[in-house]
Amino acid sequence: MIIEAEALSRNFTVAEAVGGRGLGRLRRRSRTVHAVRDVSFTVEQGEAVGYIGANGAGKSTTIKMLTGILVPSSGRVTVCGLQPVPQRQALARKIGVVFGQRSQLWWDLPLKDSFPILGAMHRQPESRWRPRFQELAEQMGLDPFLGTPVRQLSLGQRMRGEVAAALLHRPELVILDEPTIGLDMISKESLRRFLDFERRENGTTLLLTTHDMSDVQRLCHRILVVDDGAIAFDGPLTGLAEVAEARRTMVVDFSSPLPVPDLILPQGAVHLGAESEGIRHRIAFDPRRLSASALLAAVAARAEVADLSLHEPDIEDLVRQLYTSAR
Ligand SMILES: Nc1ncnc2c1ncn2[C@@H]1O[C@H](COP(=O)(O)OP(=O)(O)OP(=O)(O)O)[C@@H](O)[C@H]1O
Repeated sequence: MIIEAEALSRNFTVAEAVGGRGLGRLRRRSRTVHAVRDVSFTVEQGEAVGYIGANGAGKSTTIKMLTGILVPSSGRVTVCGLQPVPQRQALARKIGVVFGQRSQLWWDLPLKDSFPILGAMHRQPESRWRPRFQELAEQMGLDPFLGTPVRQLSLGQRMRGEVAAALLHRPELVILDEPTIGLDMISKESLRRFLDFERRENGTTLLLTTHDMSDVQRLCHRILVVDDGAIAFDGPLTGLAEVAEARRTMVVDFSSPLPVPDLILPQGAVHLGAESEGIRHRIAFDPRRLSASALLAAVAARAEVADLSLHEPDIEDLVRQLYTSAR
């Protein structure tokens, strides 16, 4: 077993100002935030698990406890057979961590110069880390920018570097916090392809938090949904993809207002609403029954289209819908 969490909880005590009447009457009182409550789950070697929940649901707090940065208030956790807090250094040699918002690379150095430092930090001889670095550089296409200082890399290039850095020591488990945030579609896809390859090829276990539906569909076989600190759903992805597919939205802006009754939609499309006095229309459609181009052709036949955009459903909405209907 790679992760075993049992009744894991973490509280924070926060100070709040309590408004009193008159000058100098401001009092402070403390309040307890139950960031993670009684969370139990296990993850087996080679699994790819999506850890999903709204902002503030407790994902980062859980990750910090798994990686030994935060001490649990109660409960037990082992990661790769180790206790994260007391055995944090030993654990660092078995896991890799990628935070979409933070960097573990040396900002002012050319990208390639971070790797010997990381190799030394993991106490690996060059004969061990160098071939792995070359393999990762090739698989992730790092060569064109290995000589560029990290601060000058594009976000997509830097994230490829971050993932290579996290995988240099061949960790058993990689924890990724929003790995594709802010990336363009092509960079997202190449990162997903690489992570999936790494899991299949080396049996590396993946645990990732994300707000991106496509990350989950592309990479994960199982999702853990956290809601207000507690696990609300733990299960396979079955059903989620179908719900997601059925809920794609096309937003169409016409050159001049179009009354709703004039917009005759083909089968598989549902009118969700009109805004700006009939200029903007929101239409839900199921791409398995009706292609985006067929829908656009039908809509454009009614009036001149000035602009359009396609939207994927919000992952939290989907998941909430899925687990409330499962209850
Ligand atoms: N150091 C801290 N002190 C006080 N409260 C905290 C602290 N860290 C987190 N919290 C609170 O715990 C709750 C869970 O926060 P956490 O960062 O784990 O959520 P999250 O699911 O990772 O959210 P996001 O998706 O926004 O990153 C929130 O209410 C947050 O305000």
